[in-house]
Formats: sequence, structure tokens, C-alpha cells
Amino acid sequence: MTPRVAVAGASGYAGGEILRLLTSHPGTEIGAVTAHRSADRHLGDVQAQLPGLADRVLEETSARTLRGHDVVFLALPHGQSAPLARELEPDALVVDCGADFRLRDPADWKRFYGSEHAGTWPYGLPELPGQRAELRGASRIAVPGCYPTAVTLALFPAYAAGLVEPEAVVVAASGTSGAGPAPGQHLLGAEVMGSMTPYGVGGGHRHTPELTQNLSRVAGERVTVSFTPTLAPMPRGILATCSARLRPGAAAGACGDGGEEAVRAVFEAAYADEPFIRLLPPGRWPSTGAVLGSNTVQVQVAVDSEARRLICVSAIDNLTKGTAGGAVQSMNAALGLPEWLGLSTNGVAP
Ligand SMILES: NC(=O)C1=CN([C@@H]2O[C@H](COP(=O)(O)OP(=O)(O)OC[C@H]3O[C@@H](n4cnc5c(N)ncnc54)[C@H](OP(=O)(O)O)[C@@H]3O)[C@@H](O)[C@H]2O)C=CC1
Ligand SMILES: CC(=O)N[C@@H](CCC(=O)OP(=O)(O)O)C(=O)O
Repeated sequence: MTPRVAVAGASGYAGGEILRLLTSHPGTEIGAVTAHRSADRHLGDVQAQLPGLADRVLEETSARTLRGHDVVFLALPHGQSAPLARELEPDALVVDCGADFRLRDPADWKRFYGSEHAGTWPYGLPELPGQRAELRGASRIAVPGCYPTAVTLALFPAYAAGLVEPEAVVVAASGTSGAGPAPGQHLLGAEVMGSMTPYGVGGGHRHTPELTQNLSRVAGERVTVSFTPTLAPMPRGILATCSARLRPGAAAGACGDGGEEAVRAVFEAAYADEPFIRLLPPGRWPSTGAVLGSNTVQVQVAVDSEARRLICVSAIDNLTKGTAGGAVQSMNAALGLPEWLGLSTNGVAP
């Protein structure tokens, strides 16, 4: 039987992107679409890019409207998912795009989100080593933050192979849709266009513990991450530039003749069976424009022999692979469907 899918937060950026993907998903049927302030409005009033669903009426977001579905996507502000999820059927698949269930350490949650920790769900990043087994048949999934998706997928092969020291430095630029449509002064077009600025500098961004959690798990030891996010004057996309010092043994090989090929071979092997990760040919670099609207992750790696550092660069669309695409991919994995169903590797360019 075709799974019936509800989308909570259907009036938002992430909810709208989930619906865009589900309209081309051959294995699901769209059920309730819900919202908060936009409840009772037509979807066409708030998501003009979805003409096929324009006549659907947004219902209020509540357990009553979401129950009775096989799959429920929650695309709500942080903190709203946990109380709602408790009221949903235990055997429905609930996929949360918010942060409520991503972190394992309650102290991390308290420090970065300020409230009580609601728990930890299987993490919706199928490419993370060992994660597919955890997702298959799962009834609750926590979709990663957009920066953690871009950074973890760029760096995990280096940590899995023991190539680098457990201290990474990441500078990542994101399009403004990553912040949602909240009318903060700093997101006005006049403030954002033609200008770039960092934020959350000095370990203050809430994705820092998520990055540490992911990379430490792969490395088998605690990995610290110095993470600096940057707001870029574009609607969508994340470009993450990640680096880590090569371990002395690895550096000797990686910085010598043919070393970069050996490093590439590690990444090629790690990504070999991944439908959405593309290690670019030597000399080509990831660009956000090339992955727009797709579930693709572009990656490139280089060895800086002088600094003895490994550089890994990735590009994703924050709303597709960084949220809604990752959510649909994880749903597919949980339901035992091909992971690529409803998801494209082709971007929209120029
Ligand atoms: N934007 C991105 O790139 C990413 C977002 N996410 C996560 O996805 C979630 C949604 O983000 P995004 O779509 O950007 O945010 P939006 O602000 O665009 O959408 C939020 C949605 O939640 C609804 N909503 C607002 N307040 C409440 C409330 N109190 N109770 C129930 N529903 C409410 C809104 O309804 P209405 O508009 O009708 O009031 C809207 O549908 C967040 O947790 C975010 O962190 C994750 C990764 C990346
Ligand atoms: C540009 C921008 O503001 N981006 C958001 C990240 C959005 C996201 O993926 O994260 P969550 O799901 O954890 O909110 C931020 O830095 O807060």
C-alpha cells in the first residue's frame, strides 16, 4: 500500500521543499499539510512554486491533524517537534527536520538550545558509516542540520581512515534561506546583498556539538571542531571549506610524491556506493550553483604539503540535501525503498 504522508510546517521553507520533492516521488501519497499562522489558507497563497498543490488547505498543526498517516515530516521551529511527536502513533514514521532529537549528550543540548533535552533519534544521514542499518525500519528519524550535513560528508572519510588529527577547522558559507524567512533586520535584502559576514564565531554556533558528535563517532575519539559560519548573499547553498592537520604517518605519505592520489583513493572508496556524493575530478572545485535544487553533495580534496593539512571542500543545497532531500532520502531508507526515489542528482544551472 502507498504510504500516506503528512507535512507539518508546510508553509515554511523546509516544508515547501519537502512537498516539492514528494510531488515527484512515485511511492508516496500526500495527506495533511499543516501550518501555524497560515492555517486555513490555501497552500497556493504561501508556496507559489507548487501549482499542483495550490488548492490544498493548510490545517492547524496538531496531533489530531497528523495522526492516521504512515509518515509525518515535521518542519517546525526548534522545540516544537518534541511535544507533538509524543502524541503521534509509535508505529508511524516521524521524520523531524528540526534539532530536537539530533544530539546525544543532554549537556550539549542544554548549553546550545537552553531547554531540557527531549531525547535522541536515529540520525538521518545514511552516508555516515553504520547509519543505514540504524535507519532501516526506524520509526523516528532526526534529520541533521544543514551545515553538519555538508561538513560531515566532506570530512568523514579522512577520520574513518585515520588520516588526520582530531582537530578540524571549518569555515562555511550559507545562503540566507538557511535562516528561514524570519524578518530579522540582518536578513533584509539591503543588508545581505553584496556583503558577507560571519556569525556564531568562536564555537558559539549550535551546529558545533553536532559536528563534534558526528566526527568523533567516525574517528573513535573526540574530535574538536572550530566552526565559523558565514552568511552569503544568495538564496540557497552551502560551501564548506574544512581542513585538518595530517597525522605524522599519513603526512609522510600524503605530502610525498603521489600522496594526493593516495588520499583521493581513500575518498573514492568511501563514496563508491553513494548515489548522492560526487568526488569531483582533480582540479575542479565544488560550487553551490551546480547543486541547486538537487540532492547532490559535491566534494573535492587537496593536500597542502607546506602546512601539512588536508583540505576538503563540499557544496550542497541547504534546503535539498541539507534538509528536505536528506529527510526524503532517510524516509526511503527507513521504508526499504531505493534511497534515490523522488530525488534528483541534477541541479538547476545557471
Ligand atoms: N532552512 C533550512 O535551510 C533548514 C531548516 N531546518 C529546520 O527545519 C525546520 C523548519 O525550518 P524552515 O522551514 O527554514 O522555517 P520556516 O520559518 O520557513 O517554517 C517554519 C514552519 O513552522 C510553522 N510554525 C511556526 N511556529 C510554529 C509553532 N509555534 N507551532 C507549530 N508550527 C509553527 C510555520 O507556520 P506558519 O508559517 O504558518 O506560521 C512554518 O510552516 C527548523 O527546525 C529548521 O531548523 C533544517 C535544516 C536546514
Ligand atoms: C544561514 C543560517 O542562518 N543558517 C542556519 C542554519 C539552518 C539549519 O540547518 O539548521 P537547523 O535545522 O539546525 O536550524 C543557522 O545558522 O542558524
